[in-house]
Amino acid sequence: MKRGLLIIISGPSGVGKGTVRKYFEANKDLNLAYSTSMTTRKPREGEIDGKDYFFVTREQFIQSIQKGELLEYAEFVGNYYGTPLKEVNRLRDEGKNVLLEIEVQGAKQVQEKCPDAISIFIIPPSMEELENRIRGRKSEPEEIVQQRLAKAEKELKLVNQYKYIVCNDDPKLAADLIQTIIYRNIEIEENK
Ligand SMILES: Nc1nc2c(ncn2[C@@H]2O[C@H](COP(=O)(O)OP(=O)(O)O)[C@@H](O)[C@H]2O)c(=O)[nH]1
Ligand SMILES: Nc1ncnc2c1ncn2[C@@H]1O[C@H](COP(=O)(O)OP(=O)(O)O)[C@@H](O)[C@H]1O
Repeated sequence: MKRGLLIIISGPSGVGKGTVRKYFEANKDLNLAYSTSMTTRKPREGEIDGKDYFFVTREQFIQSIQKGELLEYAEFVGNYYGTPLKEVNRLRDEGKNVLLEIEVQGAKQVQEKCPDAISIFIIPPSMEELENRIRGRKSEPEEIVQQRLAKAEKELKLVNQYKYIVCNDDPKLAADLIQTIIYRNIEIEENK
């Protein structure tokens, strides 16, 4: 069996990564598996441990780093986020195309370790719209919103690090574009 693809989806906080993913992740033809990350961030209302994230303490996270259990990790606005390596390998070995939804520093580490990874960056139609979306979600206090917006300005300068850039104006259109990118890469891999 062919090993599954590794697909990185990045983009600033609030751009709509999770929203867009919901439109395509159930598409069986894409044979996707979402990699659940580990984080020290506190759960938001409705988030489920083990599904949205593995919520851990700083000590537990640092232990995972030291034991070499993470494919990549980064600190983002005061919290650690990282990708458990074992699960990614297990899923890819099963032939699943594994989806990582990670920020730019982590994406860079994955690109260095796995040059075949397919990298997609989602951009907002404008900074005003990004601000509206982060605020509209009402998931963070004002101070954190400000920090995430400042971070977004820096992250948006790194679009050249990615192979594909998708604007999330209409979420269904953005999802269709991402599906097309994945389909084409599956086809390329099959013909290798
Ligand atoms: N490097 C890295 N970044 C991650 C990981 N999981 C999530 N992130 C990113 O961390 C940032 C903050 O995530 P979160 O607090 O859930 O906010 P949200 O993405 O705006 O909903 C986002 O850019 C995520 O894509 C991970 O495992 N590694
Ligand atoms: N294309 C879009 N147009 C308008 N609002 C959107 C769009 N995509 C996402 N949103 C909204 O923006 C907010 C942030 O989206 P979310 O998926 O949580 O972003 P991310 O996962 O990138 O942090 C949510 O309230 C979501 O409903």
